[in-house]
Amino acid sequence: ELMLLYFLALVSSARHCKAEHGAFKSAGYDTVLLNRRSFPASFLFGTASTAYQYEGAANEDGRGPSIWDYFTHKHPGKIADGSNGDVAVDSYHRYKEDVEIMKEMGLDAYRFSISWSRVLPKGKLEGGINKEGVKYYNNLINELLAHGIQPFVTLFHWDLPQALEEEYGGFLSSHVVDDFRDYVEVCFKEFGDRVKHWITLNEPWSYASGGYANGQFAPGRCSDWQMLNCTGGDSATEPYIVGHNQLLAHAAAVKLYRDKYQASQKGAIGITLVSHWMVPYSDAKHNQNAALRALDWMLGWFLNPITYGNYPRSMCSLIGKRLPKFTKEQSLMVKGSFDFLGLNYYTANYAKYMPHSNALNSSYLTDARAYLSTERNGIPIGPGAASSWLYVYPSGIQSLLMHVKTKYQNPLIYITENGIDEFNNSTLPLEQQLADYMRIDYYYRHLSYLRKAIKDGVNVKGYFAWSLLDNFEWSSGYTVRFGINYVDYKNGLKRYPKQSAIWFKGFLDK
Ligand SMILES: N=C(Cc1ccccc1)N[C@@H]1O[C@H](CO[C@@H]2OC[C@@H](O)[C@H](O)[C@H]2O)[C@@H](O)[C@H](O)[C@H]1O
Repeated sequence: ELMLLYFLALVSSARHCKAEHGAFKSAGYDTVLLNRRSFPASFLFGTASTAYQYEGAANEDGRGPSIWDYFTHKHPGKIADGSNGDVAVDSYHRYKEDVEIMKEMGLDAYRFSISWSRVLPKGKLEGGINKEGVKYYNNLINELLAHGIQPFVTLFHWDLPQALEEEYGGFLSSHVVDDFRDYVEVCFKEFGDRVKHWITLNEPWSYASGGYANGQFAPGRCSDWQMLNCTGGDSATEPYIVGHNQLLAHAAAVKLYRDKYQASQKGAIGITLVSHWMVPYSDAKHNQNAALRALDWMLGWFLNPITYGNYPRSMCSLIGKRLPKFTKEQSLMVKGSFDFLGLNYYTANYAKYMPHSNALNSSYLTDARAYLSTERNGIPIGPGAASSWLYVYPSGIQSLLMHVKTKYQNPLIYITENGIDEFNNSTLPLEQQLADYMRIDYYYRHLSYLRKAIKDGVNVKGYFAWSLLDNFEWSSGYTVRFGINYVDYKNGLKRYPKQSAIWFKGFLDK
């Protein structure tokens, strides 16, 4: 009945949009000019999601608490609307309906994450495997495959089991490497016969900087002097320790997959990194260098080690002893530890040289001596979205991809997230809330620049839009909406296609 509702909404909107088609055409979003045939035949189009942001059922069927359960309940003030993912958009119970929506849109793949604490409620293998948790992910994977949709599975998307945070400080300790390895081995064993694309970590930059430099994300740590209402921490050292242990955990997972599972299961394994494109504030050399350092601090921090076995030279020289070192053996394990690179792109920043006075307390946030901004001489870098950090800068996806191609040996890439948000304005008439033409514009323009990058030889094999549905947006809670499909939080979490879903359906027509 829910599916029928969604389908009727889709058909009526499609009919409506036929009339509106002119609107798409005239506004230059014509899917005659740009559609899936504008890309290589085997190119994959998908949407992305995560366990904590979608599943809900936080205390159901044996799931244990993650640090995001703890963080949202203990520090609701850190979330814009004081909300949490206890229910989220209830995908734990509605995954069949969600897969139908993907099928109806003509999507080829679905990127989702596994909740570590739903599979291992105590975080450690010795704490026991939760059969109900394994069953849910088997059901989801089987539902996707039955509808001809490829699963891309992220093993860690920030929701560390709270038990490990309490036992040894989570990613602040190298103990996490063994527990992460044990956890991913359960996943390879249970799901690896059907999952052929594994992503170890999502955005180690966000986890390290959001969780340990500005305290915006769980576990909410940063230096006291920053007055950001943190629960303890040290922004000068902890982000780098957490970044280092994430790389070691990632490399251990890749080694395990390659040593024990890849030959028989024939899948591929990689990591997802995020970066803004960094535009020099002016042509002055010191601002151009600041932009390159800003790229090192956001992307090179992780992409240098997995490509070359060490951190960027800029980081080694400016951070000094505060930056952990790889042993020779670790360097060899981290170097080359990916079959593909997942890349998340949303926006761009201006970068300006920022002199560093020794009197200033050290922090990850200032070590790069680059001041980042979203405006120059009072003019924004692009149209603003709902999130304060997100400005529309479509050419940045091409620039970032060319940067990765030339500086990091032209790796195989999937764009694993790209998207834009509007404010949750549920007092507006529903039809108005579904009229997300700015999202069609965003996707049309980013896909156009992505196509240019592919023509310039960048080895991109797929693209995942963030996000299939509106969902729990971490520190923004439910105050912003990234979904191509709308979720009615006031009316049974019903799903409705936004105009961008209609447009995407046309774009994806085979
Ligand atoms: N959010 C990020 C990375 C980030 C973090 C802070 C500032 C800028 C960028 N990356 C992806 O963006 C998506 C959208 O980002 C949200 O946008 C609104 C913010 O206030 C919210 O906190 C952020 O997660 C997330 O839902 C995905 O889970 C995540 O992988």
